[in-house]
Amino acid sequence: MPQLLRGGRWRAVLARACRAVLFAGPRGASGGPGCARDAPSGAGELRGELDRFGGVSVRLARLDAMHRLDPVAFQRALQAAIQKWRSEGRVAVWLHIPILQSRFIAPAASLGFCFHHAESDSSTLTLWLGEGPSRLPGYATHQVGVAGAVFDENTRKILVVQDRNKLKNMWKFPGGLSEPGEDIGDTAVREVFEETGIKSEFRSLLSIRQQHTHPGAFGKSDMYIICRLKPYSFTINFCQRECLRCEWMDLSDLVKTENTTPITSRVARLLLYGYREGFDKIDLTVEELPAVYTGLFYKIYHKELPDSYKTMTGMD
Ligand SMILES: NC(=O)C1=CN([C@@H]2O[C@H](COP(=O)(O)OP(=O)(O)OC[C@H]3O[C@@H](n4cnc5c(N)ncnc54)[C@H](O)[C@@H]3O)[C@@H](O)[C@H]2O)C=CC1
Ligand SMILES: [Mg+2]
Repeated sequence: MPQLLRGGRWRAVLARACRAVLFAGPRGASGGPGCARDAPSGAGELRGELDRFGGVSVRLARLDAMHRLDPVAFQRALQAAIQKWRSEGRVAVWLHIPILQSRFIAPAASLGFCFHHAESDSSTLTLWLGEGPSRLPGYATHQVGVAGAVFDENTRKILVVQDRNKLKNMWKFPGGLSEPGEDIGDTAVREVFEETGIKSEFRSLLSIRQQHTHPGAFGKSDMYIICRLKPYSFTINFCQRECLRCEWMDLSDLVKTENTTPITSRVARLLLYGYREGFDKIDLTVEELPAVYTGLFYKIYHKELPDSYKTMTGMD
């Protein structure tokens, strides 16, 4: 096991916001507040940060000289660390491995670690140390697709496309997958523009479909959200790569046609109802509210709530 950090240097490293380090230090060394306070027992030891649930997080990207460590030495250090964490009553270990250090995945797996998730440049593995079955939360369960039902109230026309690369050519609303950190309405507006060339603005959320083991969701579930959008450009310039056809169709024709998907047909009927009886009957509108975490905000979607109810203090 390489001697990576010595004497005062390792104390300085620990002081640096309790970063995880692979180190060999004097017996009795401990991390600062928030660190796993473990006394080293061997030549080298893996250190991690303690989380508020009593788990330990080890980030290999923050450790010095990992490129010099071979998988056998890593496995030995990890095994010793697990023993220590168990004796200290830690409930879980989170191991973050950069993609270029993937040679450490197999040794970790041989000690019981499983994949929790992977991003483009790293993977995260976990090991449950607590009593009984693991209580660690899983990772993403759904992908989110968003479509725009772009309805022009003046002409009663609705924007529809037929996908290329589909076995059946059926009319549907333009849409696609949401990007990380993107608001639902922004996805709808972006996808409509990319696929059809039509500019529009978000009005409301109309429906949510949840489908499990969706064929296009890599074994995950699919959440498909349809928004009502208002167009402010009308000349179609559709994406030839994704769409076969694109047109403004009479809403009543879309309601009647058999050449469409059940969800498109249902939402066309919902739109017709809203157009005739008032969109407030079908719209879930959006509002931004402050999160309990300082400085953060979120979007909430629900039926319109009268202002008097937004400000009322009791049941008066
Ligand atoms: N019932 C309906 O009316 C339909 C609903 N949806 C929903 O729409 C959402 C997804 O929308 P999309 O238009 O499919 O996404 P999207 O608009 O983000 O486009 C997906 C793009 O990725 C490409 N692609 C997909 N898989 C690929 C692969 N394995 N290799 C190479 N290229 C690949 C496609 O050719 C397409 O260009 C989902 O939520 C889905 O449930 C999709 C189709 C019909
Ligand atoms: Mg699409």
